[in-house]
Amino acid sequence: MSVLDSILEGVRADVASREAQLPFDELKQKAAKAAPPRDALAALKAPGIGVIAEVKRRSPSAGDLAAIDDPGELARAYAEGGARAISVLTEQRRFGGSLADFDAVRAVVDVPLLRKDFVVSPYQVHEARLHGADLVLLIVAALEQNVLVSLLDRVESLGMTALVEVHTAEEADRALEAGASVIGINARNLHTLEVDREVFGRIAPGLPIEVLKIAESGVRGPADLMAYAGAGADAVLVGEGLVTSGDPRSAVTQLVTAGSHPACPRPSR
Ligand SMILES: O=C(O)c1ccccc1NCC(=O)[C@H](O)[C@H](O)COP(=O)(O)O
Repeated sequence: MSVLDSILEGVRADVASREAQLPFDELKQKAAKAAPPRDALAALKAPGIGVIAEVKRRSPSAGDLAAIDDPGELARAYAEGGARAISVLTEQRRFGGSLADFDAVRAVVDVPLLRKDFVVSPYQVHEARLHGADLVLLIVAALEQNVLVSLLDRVESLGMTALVEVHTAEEADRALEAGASVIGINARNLHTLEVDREVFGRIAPGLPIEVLKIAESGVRGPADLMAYAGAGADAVLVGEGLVTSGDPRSAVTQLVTAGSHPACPRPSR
């Protein structure tokens, strides 16, 4: 079984057990009363290369990354360092995340928040909204086309923004066909878990100019951000490089400074 398939198996089991606690209809009613989502698209389109900073405890590729005692405090450091948005991993089994982490972050920052999970069911989309998400990740490789289309529609119908993640040009075509306006190109191969930063430069030129392009994975410092910017990224999504830095506030600040430096290639929008 591939890493992705084994992650998805656990996610489906966990969603089923949460749904047994809070039925879908009740969840939808509760989520409809949540405060409206922030305009994540506008935040990501601000001048310069945006930084989406991730709360990431562990990963299949690297194992334990950081003991994050207070995800809210980490998120505050990210926001104060200038992150445009914050990504919170909520998958528990392989990434050690949770909706409790998401709540802790939502309680202290006002920037748009991405629910970073393996979303396969409408239940998770309404759950994201209930917990105050503004963006929801949809991974093309994890979804049949009809499911991708219907989840994307659902995310948008709830006023949130879908970050549609791709790993290949074929997946990028599927994302476009589904109507994605924000596409994340993930440099981490889901089969080998290896990071190949060149993937972004192979896929991004094939995307329409108006699509917002996010480079995901492999940013370890300003040089990587600049390289992604040169290949056409509007923003970068960074986890490991921040949580293992020892000083996340300063690490984010360095990336944000690089992304707004006159020498940094500008987004082509
Ligand atoms: O990080 C992993 O090992 C991983 C394995 C399998 C599926 C997804 C995985 N990561 C999710 C992500 O997309 C990254 O957390 C995100 O792009 C940040 O990457 P990085 O800055 O390299 O931590």
